[in-house]
Amino acid sequence: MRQVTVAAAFIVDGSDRMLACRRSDGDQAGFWELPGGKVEPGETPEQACVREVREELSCDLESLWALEHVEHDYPDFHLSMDVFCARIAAGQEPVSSVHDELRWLSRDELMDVAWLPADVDLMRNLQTWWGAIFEEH
Ligand SMILES: Nc1nc2c([nH]c(=O)n2[C@H]2C[C@H](O)[C@@H](COP(=O)(O)OP(=O)(O)OP(=O)(O)O)O2)c(=O)[nH]1
Repeated sequence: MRQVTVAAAFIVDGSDRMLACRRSDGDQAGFWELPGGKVEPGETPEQACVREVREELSCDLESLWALEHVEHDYPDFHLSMDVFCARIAAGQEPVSSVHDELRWLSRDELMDVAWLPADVDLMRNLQTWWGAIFEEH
């Protein structure tokens, strides 16, 4: 099966919320995801995460740390995804060029959006660890 290696960002703010992004086109339009994309040859997952967020949201990430790793079988490919926790650089605001909606979600709101299939268990786990994630940051 085709392998797709992705790096994505769990972006947090100072009010214990995270940034969810709704895909605007392709097969997975309407589903919510973490900003990110495919890791290119010669790039580390962390570098890919920073590059993709810059491309998609026109902002820089700071204080990245490795949060989770996801393996998921889609019908037509296998996804391996590294998820980094990060903040947006001071003074910057995300504006997406590839999503049709962005939402900052609190712990209680986390499962209110339709996450991509690979993200559902991840989000349930992160909801459980919420306090620790925000403390660590
Ligand atoms: N960015 C991102 N992709 C995810 C998540 N969950 C999930 O299943 N995926 C899947 C959706 C896509 O099939 C794949 C990422 O591909 P993509 O299309 O966003 O990557 P890319 O920006 O490099 O796209 P392209 O240049 O190939 O068009 O990973 C997630 O939370 N964030």
